[in-house]
Amino acid sequence: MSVLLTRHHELMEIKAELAERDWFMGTSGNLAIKVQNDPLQFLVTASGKDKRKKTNEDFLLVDGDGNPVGSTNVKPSFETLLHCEIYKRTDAGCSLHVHTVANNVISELYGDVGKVVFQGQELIKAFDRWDENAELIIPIIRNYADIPRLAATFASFANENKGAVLIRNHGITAWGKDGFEAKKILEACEFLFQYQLSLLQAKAGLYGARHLT
Ligand SMILES: CSCCC(=O)C(=O)COP(=O)(O)O
Ligand SMILES: [Zn+2]
Repeated sequence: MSVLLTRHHELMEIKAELAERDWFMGTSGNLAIKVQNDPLQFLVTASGKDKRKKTNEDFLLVDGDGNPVGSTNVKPSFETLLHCEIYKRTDAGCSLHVHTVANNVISELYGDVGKVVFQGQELIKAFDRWDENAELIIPIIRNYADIPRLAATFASFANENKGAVLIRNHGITAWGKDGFEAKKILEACEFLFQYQLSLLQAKAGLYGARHLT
């Protein structure tokens, strides 16, 4: 099988798994996987589609500037430039962007400080943070409507081969060396966000209960 077909199949499977988690609400989300370096080419989801559905035109091949390679009936994701930044600046092979309620609420809660920090959580090992006192810092950037501006802001945080950036009240983009790793990073982030929200809720409940008695 050609590299293109192999990567296409890989991305199709990741898309199906994320769809099963219901992480593509309201046509949100976009996924990309690198096919080759030099010149850079990667597959990216077509814009504006319901990513829960499987069609013959779910992905298209784009170049390092995010322009389609060859003729196609579909448009690349509106946010393709963010994926371009990842592949230009790192050795990542796959990048995934989803909007979830948990990632949006976390981005709003911690947006003013520009980051959310996790420590003492087993799942930060997904980012290769093995030390007992290690911290995981996930940057939170402003959701510029102008995509080149959003991509330029995002670019300054795309400097490791695996990572994640929250876009405030928008979603998360996570990446890794291949599809397996990018999905692992994304899932670990979503776990940590849900944990943090549950913890804050539990603490608020305890505080409220103490004031009732
Ligand atoms: C309706 S979601 C707004 C656009 C967005 O943030 C997104 O993730 C999906 O855009 P795409 O062009 O990739 O379909
Ligand atoms: Zn988005």
